[in-house]
Amino acid sequence: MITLRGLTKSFGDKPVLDGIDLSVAQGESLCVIGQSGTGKSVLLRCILGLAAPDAGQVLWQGAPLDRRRFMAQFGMLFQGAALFDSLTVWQNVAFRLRQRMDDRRARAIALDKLARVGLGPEVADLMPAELSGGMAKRVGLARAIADDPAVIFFDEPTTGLDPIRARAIDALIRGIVTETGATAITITHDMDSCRIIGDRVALLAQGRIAHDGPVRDMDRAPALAAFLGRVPLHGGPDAAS
Ligand SMILES: Nc1ncnc2c1ncn2[C@@H]1O[C@H](COP(=O)(O)OP(=O)(O)OP(=O)(O)O)[C@@H](O)[C@H]1O
Repeated sequence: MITLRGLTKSFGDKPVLDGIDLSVAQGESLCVIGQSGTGKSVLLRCILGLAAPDAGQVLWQGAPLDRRRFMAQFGMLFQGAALFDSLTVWQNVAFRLRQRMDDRRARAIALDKLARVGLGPEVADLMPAELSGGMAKRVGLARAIADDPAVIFFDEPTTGLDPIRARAIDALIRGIVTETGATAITITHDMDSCRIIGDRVALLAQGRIAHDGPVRDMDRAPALAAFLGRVPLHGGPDAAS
């Protein structure tokens, strides 16, 4: 379980996170949505320990998150996949594995994870520059799950993909999260993605969690309707129409 308590972060005099309380249960899949610039990446960086909050805490299984211990237990799919250009596909997937096992074993695990994301052994020795955007995302996903992580972060997993490839990545993520029982936190703008990947959706707006509820109820949530531009966020003449 990951719990955020009163997470607060400003840059200069600009508040970005204003007391975020949020928790994600073991095995739960949470999508965090919000308009551009609302602080989703800052929130993710605070959870990962890459940015220090001004106040508040990140708890992992009830205790303050120890970043060094946590590093070994989480996987991450970066926006744009962020593969290492000078490594082959299998070396990218096996990046962490190679630090603690020989290449023969690491490659075998990488091939297994590549198969899980729908890529055959013929891609293993390609370089990232030879991959399409969708293939690169799949390789990034294989790398995220290479170490069988307890928690997986997905940062804008469908950005830059056409709708067909985006839904394929969503389905893969949902399948992987369900079958591994991993806890998942996804940052996204894509509501269709939320419907497939998420159990729960949280909306970040003006530094706070403006909505937090099950994905199955998201079409009935006023704050989410406002996010989608169906009604103004703070009411107004059009709010009831
Ligand atoms: N290192 C930093 N220094 C100063 N301001 C920052 C820094 N990092 C983020 N910000 C500011 O914090 C705000 C939130 O940024 P963030 O990148 O978290 O938004 P976001 O919701 O992830 O946006 P997007 O959906 O476009 O990626 C922005 O106004 C940004 O300019």
